[in-house]
Amino acid sequence: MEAEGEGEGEAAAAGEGESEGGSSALEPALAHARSLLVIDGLLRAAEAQRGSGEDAAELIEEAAELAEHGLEGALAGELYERIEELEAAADDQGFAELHERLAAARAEATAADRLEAISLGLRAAGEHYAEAVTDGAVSDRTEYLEAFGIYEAVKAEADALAASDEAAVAEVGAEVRAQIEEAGAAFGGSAGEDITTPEASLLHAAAARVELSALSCADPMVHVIGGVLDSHEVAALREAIEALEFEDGRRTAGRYAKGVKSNEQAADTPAREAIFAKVRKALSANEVFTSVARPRKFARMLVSRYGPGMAYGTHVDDPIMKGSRTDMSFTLFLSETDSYEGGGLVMEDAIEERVIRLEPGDLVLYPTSALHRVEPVEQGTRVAVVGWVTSWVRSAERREVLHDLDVAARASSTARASRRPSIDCSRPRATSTGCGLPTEGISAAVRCGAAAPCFAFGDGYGSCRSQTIASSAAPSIQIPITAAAAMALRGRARDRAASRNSCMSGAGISRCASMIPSGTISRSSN
Ligand SMILES: O=C(O)CCC(=O)C(=O)O
Ligand SMILES: [Fe+2]
Repeated sequence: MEAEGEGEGEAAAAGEGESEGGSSALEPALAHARSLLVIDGLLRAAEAQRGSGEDAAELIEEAAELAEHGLEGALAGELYERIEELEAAADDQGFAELHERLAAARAEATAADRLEAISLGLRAAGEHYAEAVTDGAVSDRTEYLEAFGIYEAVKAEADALAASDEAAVAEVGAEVRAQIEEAGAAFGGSAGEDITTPEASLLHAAAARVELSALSCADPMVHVIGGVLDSHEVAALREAIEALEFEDGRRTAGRYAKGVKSNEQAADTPAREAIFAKVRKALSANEVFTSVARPRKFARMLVSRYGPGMAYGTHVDDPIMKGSRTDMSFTLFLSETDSYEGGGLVMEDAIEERVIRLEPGDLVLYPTSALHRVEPVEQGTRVAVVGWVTSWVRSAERREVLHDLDVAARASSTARASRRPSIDCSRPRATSTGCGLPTEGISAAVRCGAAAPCFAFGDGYGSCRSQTIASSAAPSIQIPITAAAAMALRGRARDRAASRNSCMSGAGISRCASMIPSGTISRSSN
């Protein structure tokens, strides 16, 4: 990072404890949403089996087990019992009631999770299908019914999204429904007669298309980072802030933002600068923050305070502040969440709003171009440090991929650590990539672990298959990322970029348009 007089080193590192980017465990909310779909699918399969006069006990038992182990909260027990009862019941009424219950539970998830769960459901259907069909014909009827049942559940869920009251959700739902319909050629009747195209790939292709729809315009990449400051640091900052002088926040707001901004900000004093220095230091030492933001410098920071009735309406932050480009914005929450009401930071995107209200010491980091607002504070006082980062890496997509690589590399380097020489890299060192990339973008991304080997990532990593850290003090080390992993991540970045572009120019334009609530946007210069 550029010198800020704070002694921040160059150390930056992988995001410990973060699961995004990895393919392993799903977020609990998403795993729950997927289980709801698969349970519904298994029940539909059981229903079809029973409908043809066969015993469906095995499929019902499978659904009950998934309810017990794959769902969160009280729903797990409730559904387990209700599904077990189905086994004994002779009529089909219980199935209909359960479909309804499952649909209601699914509707509680966010639209983004519902779309992602549909994609995962299609993948699960594809896997069953591959087991079920050999040489173009059904060879395992139970597997076939499972694929068919999950496919039907996924269709019902897409129908539900398409019928949403929210126009943007309904639009994506209809698009997804059409994509799912195309995979219908994989199915015939319940015994698999009349299949037009016996290909599991139809289901996987639909899954991929749904995933892309879910990504379109719908993901300002928001990172929540817990525990940036511990409770003692928070207490010290709060005390220091109490002694500051505050003035009308509109003072620093640009022409348009003045109209929607209502808060107070600490006046520029040495005491405020001392607070910023502490925040800079903590953020520069935070591995997740540096991996996500690749900070080159802090363009601006503010201490903001919202009392009752104060708010900040929908806006995007200024792309340039004090002469520096702003790539990422952050809010470091400092007030106890039960000490004020309202005051959530709301991130807006095409299909939903996320309200972010964090514990003191936690931070949210988001692209400066994202639409956001601060809800009115109804009671109490909300105090936060907000700031803007100029990143070494200008492109949000590339930053995201680099962070993914950090996460992947961390996992892989931990696994390989025992097979590699351990190197003392406790001091920042000169780096180069050995593949013609500028060192500037790299130096901020050097990571040194105690047991793990050093490695570096560059903004232009796409042009080389592996990278090398060369330094006079240590031997060269290959970056522990396989070409295949890098290709996959690159593909993901391309998909993201492509879906954004098509969204801006093509079919999804109305969805993009719906991102922009008419008449309420302002450009803020803070
Ligand atoms: O206080 C926050 O969480 C964000 C404030 C904000 O949007 C701004 O100052 O531009
Ligand atoms: Fe803002």
